[in-house]
Amino acid sequence: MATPPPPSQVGSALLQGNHMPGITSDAMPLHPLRSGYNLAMYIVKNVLGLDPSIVINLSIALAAITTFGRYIKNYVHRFLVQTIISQVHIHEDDALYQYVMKWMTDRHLERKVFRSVKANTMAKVTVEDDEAAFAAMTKTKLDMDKPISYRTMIGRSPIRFQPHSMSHIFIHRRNIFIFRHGVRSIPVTGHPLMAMGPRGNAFRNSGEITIEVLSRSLAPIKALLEEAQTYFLDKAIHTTTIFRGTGGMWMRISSRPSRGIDTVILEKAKKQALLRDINEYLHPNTRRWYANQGIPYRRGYLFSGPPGTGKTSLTSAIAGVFGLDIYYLSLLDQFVTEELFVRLFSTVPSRCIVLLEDIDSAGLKREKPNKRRKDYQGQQRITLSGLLNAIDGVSSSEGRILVMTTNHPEALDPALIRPGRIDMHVAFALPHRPEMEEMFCRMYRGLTDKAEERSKALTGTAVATSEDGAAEPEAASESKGKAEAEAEAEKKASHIPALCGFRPAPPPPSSEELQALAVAFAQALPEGKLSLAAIQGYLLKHKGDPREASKNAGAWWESEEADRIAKEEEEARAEAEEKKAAQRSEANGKEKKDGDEGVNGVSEGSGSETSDDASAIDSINFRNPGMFPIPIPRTADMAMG
Ligand SMILES: Nc1ncnc2c1ncn2[C@@H]1O[C@H](COP(=O)(O)OP(=O)(O)OP(=O)(O)O)[C@@H](O)[C@H]1O
Repeated sequence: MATPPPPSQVGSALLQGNHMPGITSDAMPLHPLRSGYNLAMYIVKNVLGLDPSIVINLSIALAAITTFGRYIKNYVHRFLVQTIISQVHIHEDDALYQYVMKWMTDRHLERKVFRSVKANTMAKVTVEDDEAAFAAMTKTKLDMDKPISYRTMIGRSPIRFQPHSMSHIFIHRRNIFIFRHGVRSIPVTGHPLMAMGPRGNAFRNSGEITIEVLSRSLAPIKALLEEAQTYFLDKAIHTTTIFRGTGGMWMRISSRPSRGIDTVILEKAKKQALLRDINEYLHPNTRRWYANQGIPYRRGYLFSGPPGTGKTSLTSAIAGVFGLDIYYLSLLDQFVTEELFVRLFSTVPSRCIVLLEDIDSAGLKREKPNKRRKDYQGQQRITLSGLLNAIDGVSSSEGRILVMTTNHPEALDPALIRPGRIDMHVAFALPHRPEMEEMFCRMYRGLTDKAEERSKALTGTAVATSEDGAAEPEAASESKGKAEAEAEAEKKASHIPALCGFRPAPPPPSSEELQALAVAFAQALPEGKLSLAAIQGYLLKHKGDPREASKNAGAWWESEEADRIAKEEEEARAEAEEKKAAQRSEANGKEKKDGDEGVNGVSEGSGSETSDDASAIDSINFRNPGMFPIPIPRTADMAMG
């Protein structure tokens, strides 16, 4: 058996350009590598003046030590995890991930503890970001006659840091924690938008947090997680997070400031009844009562009405009032199959709002497969029975609030809105004068309130000055100066809305004048014809000037009406032409058919479908829309029970 040559001989043989002893040139085809190796050896020998064989031996030893060290480290870590380390893993899909990331970012990243971080420019800029950028900008000289360039402004997209693939040791409440963050690829099914892997399987990247504590108990980690949760929720108390269900999972779309319930214009009684009903439903006692009765703990609401009357706004406001997140689903989503829909409904957290908008748009009807409406064939992936199964099937989660919105409640299948699925119906209508006045006042109240506060401050200063007499002339002139400076700042600020129109804003009206303007505004508009969205759009054009808004309302309505009539005439003309063309082609077809084979049979009835629809409408009886709450027991009654 041949003995291998000693390593020193190997190195020197290679240095001389020879092959390794015992290895033929056929077995060493990697010439570029060999020349690189030769160059390295040349540098080691001639530039660094070291013996290459020693360097090779040392490198091998170092690699062995490193591998051994890593093995020992993993072994010790495994041992510690089994004995004195407690560990928790948190995946990005869980809300806890956001809480911990926020807590870690704010507590540790701000103190510059991390060095490997992920930087991103968030597309969605919060109100606070925008205000901070504006405040920074107003420190520099601002030319009020020119538009603001957001390109040159600091407030474009703020750069944020987040922990990335890294680990960090820290002490918290006398415990030693190790925080690790990594990213892993998770295979997903049924989502064509996800990146495709080499074998055609879809996957997405998902962050994962591991928290370890040097303790045999999980209690320190639990305390830390609770702290992170409280920290996050305290910060997000006035925000609503919106998730969208797609491809079988919920994706966080955005967090935005919660909408105040006062900003939604709706009959006071309806609003109160709805809030009371939801409050009672969310009460912990109610859950117990449902459980005792064996009733699934779910509640559904139907918001119906013409477009732009406030259905979505009311949903956002409810989410704000009760601190709930919104989980949004679309029946027309191309990527949501029936199976995924069921999965989405079964994975919503308890205590949230599931929003199904424009429920009529999918044309879900209880029809035989061969009678399914042609317009939705091919694009609709969910059937009525699939939806009903998702809403209240055995796997559907409990505790959620389902809100369905529709412009056409009469087009809905009775099964979809039967009590148990829909427990309260809130009908929105096009606004009457009081609602228009309310919208007008709401739009401009801010201007008036600020002006009145300022003038009160100025008068207050004057009164204080006269009461104090000449005793404190310096203090009086100081506070007067302050009030005047504030007034000047207010004046500057009031330029901001007008800046869009490049003209100074007029002085705001008093409360009495604002009320009179609101009445005149509402008088100039017809009742039940315009949506609040349209009115809001008009008022936004006169954001800083209520007098103009009130004065021009009549002219605006006339032009809107003229546009509407012209559009209707155009549509009627197009429809008539379409009808004529259809009749012509039908007549041609009939002539051809008669000629070919003679008159033959009757076409299969769409009539039965129409009559089915009509009977369905009658049974729902939406002719007198209002609210039909299905009573749930009062909390007090339940407590007594
Ligand atoms: N009742 C209302 N109170 C306050 N604002 C309203 C109201 N109705 C509409 N708006 C305003 O009009 C805009 C559109 O309202 P929203 O989206 O809530 O209407 P919608 O009824 O859900 O419309 P759609 O049926 O088209 O979805 C919003 O910006 C909102 O501020």
